[in-house]
Amino acid sequence: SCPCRDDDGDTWSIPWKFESSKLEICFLSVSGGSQLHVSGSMEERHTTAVTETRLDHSYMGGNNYCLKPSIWSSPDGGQKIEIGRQIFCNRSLNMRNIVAVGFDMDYTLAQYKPVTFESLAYEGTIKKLVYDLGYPSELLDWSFDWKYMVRGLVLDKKRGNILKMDRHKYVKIAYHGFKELTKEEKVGTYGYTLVRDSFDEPDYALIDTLFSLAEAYLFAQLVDFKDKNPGKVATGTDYASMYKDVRAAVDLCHRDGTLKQMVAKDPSRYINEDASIVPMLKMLRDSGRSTFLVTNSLWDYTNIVMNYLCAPYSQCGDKSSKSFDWLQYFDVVITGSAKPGFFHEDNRANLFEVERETGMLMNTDNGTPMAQVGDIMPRLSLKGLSQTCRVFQGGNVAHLHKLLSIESSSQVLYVGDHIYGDILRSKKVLGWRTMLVVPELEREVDLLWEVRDSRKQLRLLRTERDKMEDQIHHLKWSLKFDDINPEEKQKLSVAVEELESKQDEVRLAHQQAQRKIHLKFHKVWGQLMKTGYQNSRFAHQVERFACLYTSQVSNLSLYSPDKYYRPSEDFMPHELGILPL
Ligand SMILES: Nc1nc2c(ncn2[C@@H]2O[C@H](COP(=O)(O)O)[C@@H](O)[C@H]2O)c(=O)[nH]1
Ligand SMILES: [Mg+2]
Repeated sequence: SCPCRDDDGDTWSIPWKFESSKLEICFLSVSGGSQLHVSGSMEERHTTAVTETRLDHSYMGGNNYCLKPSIWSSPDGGQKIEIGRQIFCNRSLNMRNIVAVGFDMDYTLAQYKPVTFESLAYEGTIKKLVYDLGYPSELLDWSFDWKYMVRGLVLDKKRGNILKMDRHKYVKIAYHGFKELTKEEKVGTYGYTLVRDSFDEPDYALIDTLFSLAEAYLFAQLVDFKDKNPGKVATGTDYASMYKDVRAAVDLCHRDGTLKQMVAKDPSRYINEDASIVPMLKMLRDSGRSTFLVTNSLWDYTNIVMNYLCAPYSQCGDKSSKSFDWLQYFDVVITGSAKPGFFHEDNRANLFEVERETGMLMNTDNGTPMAQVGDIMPRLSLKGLSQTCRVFQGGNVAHLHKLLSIESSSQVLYVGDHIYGDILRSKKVLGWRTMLVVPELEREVDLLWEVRDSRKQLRLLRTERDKMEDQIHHLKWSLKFDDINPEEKQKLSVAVEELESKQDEVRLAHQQAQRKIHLKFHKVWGQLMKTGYQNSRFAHQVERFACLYTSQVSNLSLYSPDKYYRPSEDFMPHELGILPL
């Protein structure tokens, strides 16, 4: 079945499942798992990477391997934090109550560069569509605009539409492929229904991770292609089946090495460096917190990515590609976790211990090493492992709680990028505290700052427009029902006409100002967190499920590990006119 989840997270199945018998996967099978083979030393892979970093940290120190970013605990730390790197709070969270801080890896600790990584996914998907699924070869000439799609959009699989909704699930922007729906088409399709559509799986797909941007773009391209070239698409292929093919092809790219082999060969091409990750982990650990990693990636890939992120900042010197030094920053690492299923305590998934060198999986008795039949001692003895981080695959949250000796789930803070896979279930079902990483936020707040005067202007125009509307209604009412003489009637009619023409001017000015602001953020979809005056559906989910949210995981390094995060005051509409903001 398809990923199935509703807005409240009540119906679910494991993400990335897909229905297709057409695509098969071919693994290099070693020790029961797929292994990545990488050539080149870590040293080679790191020498050029620093220049490509997108971070604006002020580095202290000399060479690439000894970068010391300014974090909260450094002598010059604890300074004012620029808005794009602040941590925002929806629900108060006192870090003193947190005993373990967990991290997701992909798009959380490892920020992929969309221009290279998403293009890789896009190109790999196209090849599978053409060579494996029989799509026309002209798709190979298509190109990808990685800035076009944004998170929070919803794909209407049957109709071939891409939608942006507000927090009440009203469709505010709708495109068919790349063609904008007129207001009438939009209202006709999504406005008048007897039963409100839930806009969830299976008829809709949510673009809720940065991994999905390429598939959303490709879907729009295919919709356009089918409309313009009906003869070139196999008979019986409708929009929904094209979506299914794209999903299956993307899914395979993640599983068959199309993406991971390339990233493994040259991580610096695909992943941003972040010199603050190691100091942040160290600071959390020095403060007495346990740290853990729970990722859906498997061990071989996790080790490559984490080595890339941590090795240059660990110790100056040895940088072997098989180094496991980064494990010193974690108490437990769980790979292949199959989130969000991992968060269901009733999920009976086995917990395997991973032998680091070979990637071999070993049975455990709920985390306790087990001797194989014929052996006296377990292959990995508890004694030898007690000092270091243990690596597992699978299992569920109950195993993790046991391994970390967690007494209450509210003592855990988990940082992730996927509102469904990482945040919603862990928060809603378990009661873990959550922090969502939203890299788009950095640009969004910068632009908000830029347009702050225009927004004030917009609000004034809106108030003026509404006032005029009320006046017109009142005058019209008087004209219709009040007992007035013809002379007064004439006067009122003139006043109405004047007001209506002024109202048109204000309405136009308001529309233009709104459009200008919208375009500043994104030429098609506008501001990520808003649709007009309302919060977007994405913003609504962030507000409901993420206790904290921020642009980068390492922003945690800019705050005290004992910080008491407090939310800003809530305002209801009735308070806004009374309380000065
Ligand atoms: N099989 C699929 N795997 C996918 C897809 N999209 C992403 N992914 C993989 O999931 C993990 C995410 O790891 P995490 O650290 O964020 O938990 C990573 O390995 C991705 O490659 C998909 O559509 N299908
Ligand atoms: Mg992730």
